[in-house]
Amino acid sequence: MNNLIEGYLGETVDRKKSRVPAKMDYVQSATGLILGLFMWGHMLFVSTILISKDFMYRVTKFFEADFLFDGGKPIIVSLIAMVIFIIFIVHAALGMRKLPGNFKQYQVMKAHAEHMNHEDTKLWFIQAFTGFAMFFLGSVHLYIIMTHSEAIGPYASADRVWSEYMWPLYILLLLAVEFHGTIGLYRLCVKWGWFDGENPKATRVKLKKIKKALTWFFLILGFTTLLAYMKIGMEHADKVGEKYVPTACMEYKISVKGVA
Ligand code: HEM
Ligand code: HEM
Repeated sequence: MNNLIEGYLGETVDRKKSRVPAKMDYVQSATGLILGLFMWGHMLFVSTILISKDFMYRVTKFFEADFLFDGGKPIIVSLIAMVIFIIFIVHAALGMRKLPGNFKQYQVMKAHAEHMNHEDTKLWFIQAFTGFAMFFLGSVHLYIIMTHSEAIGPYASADRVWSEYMWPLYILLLLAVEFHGTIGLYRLCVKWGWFDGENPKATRVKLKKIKKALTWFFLILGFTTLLAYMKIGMEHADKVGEKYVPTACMEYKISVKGVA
């Protein structure tokens, strides 16, 4: 009965309002934090290709737990991707509440932002736009990785990027996720007052500088990494599907079996 009354009047008979919106905000922040931190690790893992193909291969096998199972089990990566996908969907579903639902709402928000002329309000617009873009871009990537986790490696990833035309999607996804993630983490610090200290205003200025530095760092790292995969993919275009053989195994094959 209370639900019915609150549904129509916006408050219960004892004039209390639901706590669900506050809980939703909390879950949105928590899922945003997990995704934001996950992405830092993700970008570092993917960029190991810049060190060498062998190193990227070793890291991939590590995530497949080859220290426990001979040759590794890609299903482990599928499961991790599935968990991340679920967190992504929960976060996106909660994020939808904040997006303007019709032109009137958009107009009001835009007028408000222009009138305030406050940088953080403008940042919010970037977050809403990049979040919307990721509905499509992020879902495509996560689904492919989840269902093709055996095809991660120096050649398999490069073939996907170049010969399977993922590079245009990665350019857009990289821009969206880097802006969205760093702005999101900055907003989290401000919203929950994590590093406020004695002087929250001065902290905010510092946080903004850190945000800017992190955005540049991950964008440069991300685009350099993408170029590396594109180059390997181009050179490997006539051998799509061939699996990478790490140098140590190749040397063993040549010396013992006399084959390359
Ligand atoms: C379809 C995908 C996504 C949508 C629609 C979306 C939407 C949103 C929206 C609208 C906000 C603002 C919430 C607010 O102002 O209170 C937000 C916050 C945030 N997002 Fe996303 N997001 C998505 C994916 C991601 C991804 C992949 C990451 C990881 C980098 C991420 C990290 C964050 C963080 C850290 C916050 C701050 C949380 C907060 O303010 O409570 N989001 N997201
Ligand atoms: C467990 C989940 C994930 C796994 C295992 C994973 C794995 C990978 C791998 C192996 C690549 C290299 C290219 C390829 O093989 O196609 C890649 C690239 C990329 N991923 Fe993910 N990914 C995951 C989640 C995400 C999420 C949630 C996002 C953002 C919403 C994301 C954004 C990107 C971007 C932008 C690139 C291009 C990277 C660059 O150019 O530096 N990934 N990912």
